[in-house]
Amino acid sequence: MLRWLTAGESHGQQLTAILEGLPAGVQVQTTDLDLQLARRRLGHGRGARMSFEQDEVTLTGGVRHGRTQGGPIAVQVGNTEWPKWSTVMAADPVDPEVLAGQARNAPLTRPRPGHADLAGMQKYGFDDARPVLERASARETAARVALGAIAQAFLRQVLDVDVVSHVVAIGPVVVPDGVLPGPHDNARIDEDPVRCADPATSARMVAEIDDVRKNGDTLGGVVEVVVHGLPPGLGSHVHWDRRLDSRLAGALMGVQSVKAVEVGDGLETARRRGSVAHDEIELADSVEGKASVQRLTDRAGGIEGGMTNGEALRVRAAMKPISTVPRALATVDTTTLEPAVAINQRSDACAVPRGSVVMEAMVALVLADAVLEKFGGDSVAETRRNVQTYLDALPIR
Ligand SMILES: Cc1cc2nc3c(=O)[nH]c(=O)nc-3n(C[C@H](O)[C@H](O)[C@H](O)COP(=O)(O)O)c2cc1C
Ligand SMILES: C=C(O[C@@H]1CC(C(=O)O)=C[C@@H](OP(=O)(O)O)[C@H]1O)C(=O)O
Repeated sequence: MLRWLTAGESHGQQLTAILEGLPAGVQVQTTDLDLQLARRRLGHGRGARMSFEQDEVTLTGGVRHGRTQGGPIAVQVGNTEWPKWSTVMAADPVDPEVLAGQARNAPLTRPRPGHADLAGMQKYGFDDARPVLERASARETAARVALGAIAQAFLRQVLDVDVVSHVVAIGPVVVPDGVLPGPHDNARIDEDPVRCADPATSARMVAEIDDVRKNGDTLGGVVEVVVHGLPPGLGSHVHWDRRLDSRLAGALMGVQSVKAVEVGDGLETARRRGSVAHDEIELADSVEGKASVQRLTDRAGGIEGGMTNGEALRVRAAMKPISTVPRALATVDTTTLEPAVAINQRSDACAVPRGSVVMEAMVALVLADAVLEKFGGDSVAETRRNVQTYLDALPIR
């Protein structure tokens, strides 16, 4: 079983992440994490902070000379914003007079509709939204992406699978049906300003973002994660919490701003008749002397009965528009109890392109967990052997 945890605030000293349960021998180094974190900072519509902040990554446990050792893996992602916040976000008590002189410490009492501010203040008994927004902030996703990079290395090394993502909708602009990235397509898609695999749609998405920016507004959208090369049989039909679709949905829904998750054709499938909703099965060319089957379509997104079926895995996550809307929304000042306009600091106008990198990380972590559950192993070599034994024993490939 793979477990992961993150800690740290948006303007705190650093984010901390721990990944426990990965076998020994996974080849991974700091540059692998740097690469994924750099991808998370890109995309048309990103806020100012993304252009000047660097993610300072350090592997502080569980990895030696570029290989995991079998123990918990610890990662630090330093916030380069920290020097500006070291008093306001200090862990230890600060002289009230010093704090009073810090403009950044002024209580935030105009909660943003759509952000965690008001519900968090009520729940935790704060009269200032600062402690809520510091942890609700999607800054935390940097820690998950760092762990996702390690999970991706594991998946590549045991199964040669590659986790790819692309943006399929920004606001009302949607890619045409049938746009599907192939294995190893991330490098190409990263070149696109909105991580869209279809250039004509991408240009319209960029224009849509420019338009909302001009009008002091924000946008959401939909991303799709595609995984090629998974064997059949990850996850299980036998219990709700063993279903891979349930685990993927929980993980994606756990990303800030995600309001819906679809597996395969998802909602569209619900509108179809059964005769055109499923993926018919046919015999294919034999593989290594064994009978082999393939599906004519992949409407199910590679999951049937909560298990991978050997086709490409496809899951989508819908992100709501950013709630820090420059054309600020109506709220109530929690101190004066007067009508007010919501807090409106710098913010992303559209975080969907960089959100797609976060979704890849979540999918990779869930899949790495499912691979370990099915195949086990205390070293990569052992997991690989177990995978091969399983594949060799399958009566139909
Ligand atoms: C990658 C990413 C970047 C985000 N950037 C911002 C942002 O700059 N401003 C903002 O108000 N919300 C941003 N959000 C969304 C908020 O974090 C989120 O709406 C908030 O935590 C409340 O959670 P909820 O939307 O799931 O209800 C971002 C989300 C993601 C995934
Ligand atoms: C810092 C990140 O994203 C932040 C997520 C975020 C939010 O409310 O979720 C609000 C913004 O923070 P700030 O107000 O400090 O600019 C984003 O920049 C990041 O992704 O690394």
